[in-house]
Amino acid sequence: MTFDVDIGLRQGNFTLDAQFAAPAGLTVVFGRSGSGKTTLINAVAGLLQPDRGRIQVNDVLLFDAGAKLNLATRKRRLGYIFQDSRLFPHLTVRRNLLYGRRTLWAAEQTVRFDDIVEMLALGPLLSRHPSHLSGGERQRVAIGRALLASPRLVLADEPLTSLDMPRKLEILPYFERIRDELGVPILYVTHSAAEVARLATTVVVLDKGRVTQIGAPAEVLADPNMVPTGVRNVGSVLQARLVKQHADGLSELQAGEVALFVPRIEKSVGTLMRFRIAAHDVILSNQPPVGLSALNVIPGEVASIRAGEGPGALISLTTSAGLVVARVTQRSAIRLNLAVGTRVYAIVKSVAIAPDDIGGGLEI
Ligand SMILES: Nc1ncnc2c1ncn2[C@@H]1O[C@H](COP(=O)(O)OP(=O)(O)OP(=O)(O)O)[C@@H](O)[C@H]1O
Repeated sequence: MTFDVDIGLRQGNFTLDAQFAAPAGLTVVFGRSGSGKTTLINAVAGLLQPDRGRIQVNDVLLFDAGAKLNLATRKRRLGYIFQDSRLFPHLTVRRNLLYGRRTLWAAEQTVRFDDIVEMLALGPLLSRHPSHLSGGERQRVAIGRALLASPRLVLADEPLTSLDMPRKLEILPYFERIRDELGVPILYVTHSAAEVARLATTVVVLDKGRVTQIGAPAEVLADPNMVPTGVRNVGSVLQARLVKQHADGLSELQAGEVALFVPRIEKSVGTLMRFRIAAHDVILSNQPPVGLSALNVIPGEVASIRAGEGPGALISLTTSAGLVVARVTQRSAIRLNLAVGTRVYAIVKSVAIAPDDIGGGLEI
């Protein structure tokens, strides 16, 4: 396993007692505010010392209470990306980027300056000062600085939270590239289901200082018992290939045997995509719909029905596109005569699939 974490840490009235193992890739720590995400990431960074346990990343032991081992933060070779970019205001972008490298021996520099500048499109910014950058550009520089430290591990603590939606959309693809191209393990803290769906290889759900679930994003986000941020964030994560760009501004995706139409995605035909459909954006019909404006109809079979505490119910469907989850009222479920095995049609408006829900690459 890439991550092997089993630690206990008391902080005032709060106790973190977290245990998880995760494979290579981008591991998201997903939890509500106050669940202990920052405490966990700070313990991995060596900024907080656990009372018990051990932390291992790949073959490097960072902390082992039993062996009295606690590697100093600067020796952990971390790239830390914070919510705010924390650039040095008096240094140019170039010097901010080079800052992370200053303590490295040449042999330790596994990442090339020019490659990172190219990957994050930083070339035109190099001679500017942070005060002359947009929030998104500043965060891109902060990501570059973290990567240029040739880290063994990247830690990202809600790196998109302080950005508005256009800026988030600008940064998300860079995290996908880092995940897919650099091969550095990433521990990424968020409370956003959209970021989980787009970025996670593995999701670790944290609730009140404890790990309640570990799984793939499709599995975690489809289950109301696993999603810590509430039923509104329950949904499905599907995989599809971009097959056609249409002249009217829609992109056509092929998911299993289903053709789906979404607002234009600026990627080349053939690209493998991952996208999320929120359960409350799905309508169910027990007949093939006619005379509807919605473009996306996914035929399937009811796999499970879970009634909520209120009037709602979550209906999971197996479809050729994957597991699709719909949130409907219990009244509708009764009116449609839904039971396990019933054939139904899931209907999704194209515009319900928001741009931040659509990501590139990665098997789910
Ligand atoms: N220095 C401290 N002393 C006492 N309690 C603390 C300290 N720092 C954090 N806490 C408490 O520990 C708990 C977990 O905090 P933490 O910042 O890890 O949560 P989080 O999941 O990152 O939240 P958020 O998403 O709001 O940043 C909270 O209840 C917080 O009040």
